[in-house]
Amino acid sequence: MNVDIGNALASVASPGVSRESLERLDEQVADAHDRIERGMDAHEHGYEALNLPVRTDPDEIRTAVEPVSDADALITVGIGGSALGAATITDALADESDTEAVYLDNVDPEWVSSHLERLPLENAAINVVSRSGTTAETLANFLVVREAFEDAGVDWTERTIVTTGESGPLRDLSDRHDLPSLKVPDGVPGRFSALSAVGMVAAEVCGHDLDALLDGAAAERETLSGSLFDCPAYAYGAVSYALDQRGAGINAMVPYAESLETSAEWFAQLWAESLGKDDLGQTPVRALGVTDQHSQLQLYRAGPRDKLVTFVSPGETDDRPIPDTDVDDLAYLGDATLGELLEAEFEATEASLAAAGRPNVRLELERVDEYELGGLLYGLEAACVLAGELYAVNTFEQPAVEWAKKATRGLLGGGEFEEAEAVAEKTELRIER
Ligand SMILES: O=P(O)(O)OC[C@H]1O[C@H](O)[C@H](O)[C@@H](O)[C@@H]1O
Repeated sequence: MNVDIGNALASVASPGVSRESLERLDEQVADAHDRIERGMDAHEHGYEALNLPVRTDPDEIRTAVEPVSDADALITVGIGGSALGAATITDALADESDTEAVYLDNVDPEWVSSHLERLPLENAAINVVSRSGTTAETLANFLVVREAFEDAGVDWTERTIVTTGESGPLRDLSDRHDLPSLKVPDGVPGRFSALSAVGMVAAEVCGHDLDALLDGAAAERETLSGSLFDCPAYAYGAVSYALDQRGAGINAMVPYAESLETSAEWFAQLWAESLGKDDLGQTPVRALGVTDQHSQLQLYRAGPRDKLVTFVSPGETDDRPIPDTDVDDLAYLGDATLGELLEAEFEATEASLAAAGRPNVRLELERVDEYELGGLLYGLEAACVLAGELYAVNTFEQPAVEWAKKATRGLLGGGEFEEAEAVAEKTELRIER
């Protein structure tokens, strides 16, 4: 990916970052890069994620997927990092695939049932993904999906792939039924695992090019260097951090392509769960261009000066002409295409924010294909690791998510947890209709 940080400079925006500040910050980037490189070389927890482009074995994934490579539908059962990376890839490339990829990453009963009732289970595959193998939502959904396959008279053991850790309930299940299984890579937190089996089994079932995904990521990995001025990923991570330090505590991720909408969801977990610690961290907002020009742009342009807007330009796309019209006021559209309209709106919105002194950054893809997606995923991961070094937080853990898990387990009779008792002690002030 290429990055244009021009509209984040203090000469354009407030908050903004002066060139002098960037030069000073670059010294911290150099130190951070040394730390990152040491972590990568030593295969340290978390930093190991940045080695995936040269560690993930696509042949291993292809072999595991072989028994279900003919699936008309793929049901991925996972949540958070065990679903969003895969969904980013298959949603971005859905037009290139004959396989419908569905992600059950919520336990909304009506939603789960509606998918299971409409999908062709006899020609579907199940992709169960969980690093821990103990995530309640994933295990609950797997049990429901398995039952649906059994009720449909489909042998789920012939249609299931498991990606999990060395041990745990899913590993036991895989061993017990001799299921095709892959290992979640050691030292790679879920939100950083898109470029491993965690994110790539679904891509393979859907017929996408794993080698190109990894090649694009590897090319991005080659850009990691000791200066933000030589590394797009570090430039993005450093400018995001610097703007947050100057009051832009919110980062709206706005891809200008429907195919990239899910990438904003993936980014939200990556950024929030990695940087949201010790009362620090920049709040990611999921948005979509051009659509959210008509819903959020008013706030971005005239609300509090507390936001960075990150535009993602998809590059080359297929296009479609806008037919001529006899409506005078709209005649100008008839000479254009939808792609030209989208591009004009993107550039106009970017300029609109700059004109109002609102910081924004542009991430640019050549096009939305496997190579460019690999580069985007890797680039944002590297940006996040760098930002974590600059914030001096523990980028790779997420202890704050455990409280609610314990409360949930206690509420369901899964053990004695004081967190569950706290639920019953909720302070109420009810205003009822
Ligand atoms: O892969 P799993 O162990 O099932 O975890 C799935 C997700 O849930 C955890 O609670 C964390 O919030 C995420 O970082 C993780 O990706």
